[in-house]
Amino acid sequence: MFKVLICDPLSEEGLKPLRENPTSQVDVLTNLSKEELLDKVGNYDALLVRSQTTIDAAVIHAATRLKIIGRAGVGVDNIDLQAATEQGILVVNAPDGNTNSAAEHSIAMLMALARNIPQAFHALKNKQWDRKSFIGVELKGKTLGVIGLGRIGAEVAQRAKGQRMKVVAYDPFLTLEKAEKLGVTMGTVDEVIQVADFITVHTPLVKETKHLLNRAAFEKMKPGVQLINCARGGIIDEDALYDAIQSGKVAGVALDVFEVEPFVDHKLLTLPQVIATPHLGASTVEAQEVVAVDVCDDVVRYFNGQAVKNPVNLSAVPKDVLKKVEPYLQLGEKLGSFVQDLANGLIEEFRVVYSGELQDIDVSPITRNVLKGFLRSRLGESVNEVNAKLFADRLGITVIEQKTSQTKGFTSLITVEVLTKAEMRKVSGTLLNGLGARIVRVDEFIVDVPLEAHLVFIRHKDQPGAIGRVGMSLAEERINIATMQVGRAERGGAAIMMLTVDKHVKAKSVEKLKTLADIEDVIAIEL
Ligand SMILES: NC(=O)c1ccc[n+]([C@@H]2O[C@H](COP(=O)([O-])OP(=O)(O)OC[C@H]3O[C@@H](n4cnc5c(N)ncnc54)[C@H](O)[C@@H]3O)[C@@H](O)[C@H]2O)c1
Ligand SMILES: O=C(O)CC[C@@H](O)C(=O)O
Repeated sequence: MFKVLICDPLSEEGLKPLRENPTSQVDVLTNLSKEELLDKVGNYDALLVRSQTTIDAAVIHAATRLKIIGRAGVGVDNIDLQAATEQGILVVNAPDGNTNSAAEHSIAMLMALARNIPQAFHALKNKQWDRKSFIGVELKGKTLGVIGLGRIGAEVAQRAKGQRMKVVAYDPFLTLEKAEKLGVTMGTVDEVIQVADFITVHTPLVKETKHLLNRAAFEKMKPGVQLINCARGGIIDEDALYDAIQSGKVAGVALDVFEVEPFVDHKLLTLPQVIATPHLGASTVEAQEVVAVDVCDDVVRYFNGQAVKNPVNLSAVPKDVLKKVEPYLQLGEKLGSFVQDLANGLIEEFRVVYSGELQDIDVSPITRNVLKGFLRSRLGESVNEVNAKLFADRLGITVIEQKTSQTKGFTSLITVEVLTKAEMRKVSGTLLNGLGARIVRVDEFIVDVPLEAHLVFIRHKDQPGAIGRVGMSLAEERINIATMQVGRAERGGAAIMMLTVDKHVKAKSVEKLKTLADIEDVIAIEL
């Protein structure tokens, strides 16, 4: 049973995937104060929010059993992603569900702005039949500058072309191919704001976009320019905007989002040139249903052990690729755990080499699992696939993912190599048809060992009696050997034994084995 806390109002229809799931318990507690949230969040495995609730580091630290945060919408700027990732909490969002609604809202704002509709309506409500104060401008033939040509920006651009506007856009991450497909002229941010009669922003709020439209930018704009922000408060510098309106440089502004939300009083709303809505871009029946379904679906998938569709703090992997890598996830984790038990000393480099059928696909989920297995043995259960790479970075471990065509006769092969100051250790594993996961190589020795829970790895001299002495010693400890593999580099030289045993081999038994003649090293491995 997993417990889900829903902190912001979500569409009841959209909650069906969770409500109908027999293993989930859903508590809807909207309007919690920060203190109440801090107090309650520790009881939940999943947390669902829209944009109102701020999930900062304090909330994340209090969320001791939280595994997943679902953001029913696009922007995740109300979630401390760094803190979530560090704590191994997966964050998912619903990036597609409200695109159309937000684009329609942006166009509604553009038209309302051009024709002073809210101001005229307000005057009428105040019993003023005033026609001359509200003369607008046509959109046809005007230039719309779109900053951020992603999902919503692209939809807005298409619709603006329907209004017979010219569209110029700035998006440093857009491929020329996509821009051409959209039939939009691309330019630098300066080129766009210098020629635009209307400017609409559709970027996320990140370091690079914070106050992207600032005092310096306003100076470059055409006199009488009009602006729309249905993306995020803070992309436009509100103080600079206020002054630019007062000076007459900016003729009108439509805002759906603000630097601080919610608010009751805002100095921009004292200006007649400003029209606004209280963050309504995604507020349609349709969008709310889809975003709720999408995040709830991902939460259910997560607790069913399936890959989520919209991860934010993990790279997304297409479904067909995931199907291919899924069988290798556990093998990867066990190989990571195995090599950790082998390797001594400070880790310098961690290399995972893939071959065979894994050579041509995105294997990043497997690498994350290998790292998780490796670091868990060192750092404990708090390491998972979400934060493993972060922990590796912090420890100064260089993680290298490599592909090779050398399959050594296997359909697929994963080799984990760990380079420490003292040595290089490596282990290879594969999935054998019908036989499951096997270790097929340890250092330079070829073996064929099932990935059982309790393993013993022994380095010894290839001398008569060594194997017997090990068997006797373990028998004295009442440890039953299930399988044994031996291998040697050359007759009478270095050799290994790989044992699978029926119970954990304690440190004192390991020490006893080390005292036997011809035994050089003994490592008990728990997978
Ligand atoms: N008002 C609302 O209710 C509402 C609803 C939905 C989305 N949004 C917001 O709208 C924005 C856009 O959402 P989306 O779904 O289109 O996102 P998206 O990720 O599809 O598009 C964002 C685009 O911005 C571009 N971009 C990133 N950094 C940039 C920069 N420095 N300069 C210019 N472009 C840059 C990206 O390349 C991308 O193409 C987000 O901020 C989102 O939170 C608001
Ligand atoms: O929760 C909302 O209604 C706002 C959503 C919107 O800002 C988003 O980024 O998806």
